[in-house]
Amino acid sequence: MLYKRLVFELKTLARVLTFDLPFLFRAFERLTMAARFLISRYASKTLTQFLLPCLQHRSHFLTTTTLPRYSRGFSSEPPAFASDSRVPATVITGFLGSGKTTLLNHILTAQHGKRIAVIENEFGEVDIDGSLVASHSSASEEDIVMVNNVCLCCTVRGDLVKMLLDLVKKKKDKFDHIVIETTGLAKPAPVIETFCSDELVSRYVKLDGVVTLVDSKHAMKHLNEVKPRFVVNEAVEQVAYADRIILNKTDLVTEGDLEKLTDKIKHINSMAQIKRAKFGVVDMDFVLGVGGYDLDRIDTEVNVDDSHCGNHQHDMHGRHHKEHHHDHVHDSAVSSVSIVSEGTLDLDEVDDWLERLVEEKGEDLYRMKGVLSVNGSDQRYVLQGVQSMLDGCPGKTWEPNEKRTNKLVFIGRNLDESALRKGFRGCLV
Ligand SMILES: Nc1nc2c(ncn2[C@@H]2O[C@H](COP(=O)(O)OP(=O)(O)OP(=O)(O)O)[C@@H](O)[C@H]2O)c(=O)[nH]1
Repeated sequence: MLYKRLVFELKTLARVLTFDLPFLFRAFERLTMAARFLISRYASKTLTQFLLPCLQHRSHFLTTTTLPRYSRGFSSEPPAFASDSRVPATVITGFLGSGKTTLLNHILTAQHGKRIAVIENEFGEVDIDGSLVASHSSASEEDIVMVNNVCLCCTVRGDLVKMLLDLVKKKKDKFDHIVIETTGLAKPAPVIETFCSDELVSRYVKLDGVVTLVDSKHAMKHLNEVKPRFVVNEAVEQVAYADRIILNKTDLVTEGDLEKLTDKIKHINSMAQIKRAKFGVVDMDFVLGVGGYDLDRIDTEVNVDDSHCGNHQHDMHGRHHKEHHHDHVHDSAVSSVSIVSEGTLDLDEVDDWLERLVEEKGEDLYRMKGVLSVNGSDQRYVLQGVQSMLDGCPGKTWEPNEKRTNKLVFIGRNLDESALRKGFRGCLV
């Protein structure tokens, strides 16, 4: 009887752990999202609020080349093109054993003239990665700041905020760049949000980019792994949020393996630049000074790559001669949708569309970048977003004979490609 009771209790516990806990966690995340949304909508400047003054003075707007700046959900309006004196921070992510510490060592020993502060996110008592970094580094110990035993991936990011603020307040003149190494199982979203939505952090530190290490030998297995309901696949999330992806450990696989893996990764994230490497050896400008969240880089960053579309059908009906349509047949829930189309957009309609999109899909919309051709303006309009946060401003002027091509890339979960295309078309003049 006692044995049976024990088995029953254990089974119940297992069920709670495998189902109820993730569900409760997810429910809590949703509540947090809802609260954040309400705050961003009613307490900070929304997209509409930013655009309204301009729309109310529509005639003025149409006759000048001045477009409005907007920022939705970002705690303070990030500098657009003016000089930005905030300390850049690079987040290194990647699955367990993919080569994050190896890359970190490479960064610390390479000649780039930057003094790096390191935030380590190691669990456990022993500072293994910390000592590895220190023993290999040519940088003086003064330049390396180790912070350990902190869970960066947990939804309460108070510790990361505290660490970043301590660093900039107490040691600001000792370094020029911060590198944060997350654990292999960390979800990148909360770390990214810390930089965008925390008022104090975003005042002093700017996210330079998310660099994701991919273990060429084992990544395919992790990316294809089907998780229980409500449980995210960290490997997929790490690829989805990346600005730069390093296909590491290429010495352990064949060219064919690498091509298949590249195809898989580009399906998830068509926006990130990818480089192959052995032992994390890449050029420093591939990982530092990326400007992944700088609006003035959006134009060069949004290079929609068609090369991975090998055997995908391109649906060319309707505006086929102008709009490039990717009809992917992959089944992964996280993917990219790219829209490349000539034509002029009504900013008013874009405002409505994006506002609706963010409200409905904010949580599933991981990253978004865009360069738009807007009615009545000589300038590009550049946009970028993370989940429900959006940031946009006028960009470079179009050349007189330049094709005004709109480019938008969305990365997210369960994206409805045809709805996105329809929404975009609805904004065309
Ligand atoms: N063959 C091969 N081994 C590599 C390469 N890069 C890293 N390694 C090895 O892979 C192992 C894991 O590398 P780490 O840099 O510690 O990986 P990590 O992502 O920091 O690991 P965790 O912190 O445990 O998640 C180490 O033994 C490295 O020497 C590579 O390109 N090729």
